[in-house]
Amino acid sequence: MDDPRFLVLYGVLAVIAFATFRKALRDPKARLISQVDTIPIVGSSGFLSSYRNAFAFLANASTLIQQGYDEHHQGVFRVARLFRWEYVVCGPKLVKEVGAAPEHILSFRAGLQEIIPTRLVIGAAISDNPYHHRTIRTSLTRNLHACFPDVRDEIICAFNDVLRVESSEWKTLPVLPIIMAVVARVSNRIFVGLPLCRNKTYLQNNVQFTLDVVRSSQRIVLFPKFLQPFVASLITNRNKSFATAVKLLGPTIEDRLSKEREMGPDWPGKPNDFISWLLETAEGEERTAPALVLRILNTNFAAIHTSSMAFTHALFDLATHPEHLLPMREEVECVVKEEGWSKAALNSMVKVDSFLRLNNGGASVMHRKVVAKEGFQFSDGTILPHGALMYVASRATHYDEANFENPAKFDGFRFAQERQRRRCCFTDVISTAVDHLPFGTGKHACPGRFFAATELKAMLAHLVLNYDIKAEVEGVRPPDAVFGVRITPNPTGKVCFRKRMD
Ligand code: HEM
Repeated sequence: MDDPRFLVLYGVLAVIAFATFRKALRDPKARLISQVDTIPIVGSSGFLSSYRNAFAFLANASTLIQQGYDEHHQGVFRVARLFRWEYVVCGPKLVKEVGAAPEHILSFRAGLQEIIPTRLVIGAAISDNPYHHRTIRTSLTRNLHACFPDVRDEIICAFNDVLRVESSEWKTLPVLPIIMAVVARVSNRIFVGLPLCRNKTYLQNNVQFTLDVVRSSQRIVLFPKFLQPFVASLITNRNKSFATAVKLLGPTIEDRLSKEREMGPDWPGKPNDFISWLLETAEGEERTAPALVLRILNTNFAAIHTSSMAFTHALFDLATHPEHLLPMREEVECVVKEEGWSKAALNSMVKVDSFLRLNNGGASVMHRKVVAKEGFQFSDGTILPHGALMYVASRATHYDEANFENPAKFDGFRFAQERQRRRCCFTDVISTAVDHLPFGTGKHACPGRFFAATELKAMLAHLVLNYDIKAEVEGVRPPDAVFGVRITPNPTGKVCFRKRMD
């Protein structure tokens, strides 16, 4: 054993084993498809350095993806992760192809499992039968006009309760927890109605569940697939959150089910809320209180996380660029004077709309897994193998000079000005164009975006009308929190509020 030749031999064997292991981990199927080798690698491709790169990706994904976008802005490149390559898609033509691909070729559901393992952190029923997406797309969206007075009422009460700003004194408050509390409350006014939407334990449980899903997903996906169920069983609080939700929401749903059994589906006095809309579409074993509670818990996750992140980004932007406040206040005053508070009136608030645009800070969007056995071929000839995970470089697209003039300069009203210039063919906050990707584009573009836009625009309009807002330190925006492709607003960042002074 002391013979140095053995050391060399073991060294060589270790290197071969590692190389084989690496190939098996990163390219289980790609070995058969030599075309993958022609897809450019961004970042290190070296033997050990690619692993260093995979760790560094957790902190610098955005920079690496931006570098890839600059080099291949109309194509596909790949980045090394610990157990696989990931493929990043750039440019309008290819992004459109991702958005248009059917589920049996590029799977949204399988792609989602790679970033949020829904089966483990929420429940298999949700990923196997996502019928509630239809309820969100149709009933929730159709009822936005009718439900707007409730949304508005809840926004007023919720901000009064969480801000507790009554005087001309500035009050410095942490933004993200406040906004999560408001979004949870306003969303639940439509999901489950009064009085539950104001129950502190119920709301706290939904917020905690949301945070838990995001945090535990981030950790679980770092492990190989076979270990993920075990890791999930150690770190998620799913069962506790579910039990609390069943305790608090279960009786309301039982009551609805029993009224429906007694008086039929259109019983007099039936509330116009998400529970009723779900009951119109739920079938078989989904028509039980626990199954419906899980749907609503999951819808809370979909709504609270994304909307709170987007609005917190917007509030940090507003506090850092307070010159946007007065023009928005004037706009809201003018619109409300002419049209009152309504969903339609929000359409006339173009500055408010513009200010909320592009507030999806993530580096990537539209995660898809190739599920077609033969792989997926783009029109430029690039072939991704079966099992490959791909996504679109959203942040780089939003900062592309070809799409937006002077993109690095913060201009909250750039889209309002464009709207005025073009008069027609303008896009607004809910647009799902290939160069405007906060909600994705194509077949799986977010079905909750109409609700989200209504809620967030009404919230921003309310704040600028009633409060003065400034940064804790003038001109300083709390730094974003970065974890891989996720870029979320600073969780402890603060902003100062006071009652409007003029
Ligand atoms: C600002 C807030 C929001 C943002 C930025 C956002 C963003 C997104 C994105 C990027 C996707 C994936 C698109 C794709 O992969 O092609 C998505 C999907 C989805 N979102 Fe949202 N979302 C928001 C609010 C909401 C709300 C409020 C709800 C529910 C009420 C919701 C429910 C969903 C659902 C169910 C899907 C899956 C769609 C499908 O399977 O086809 N989202 N969202």
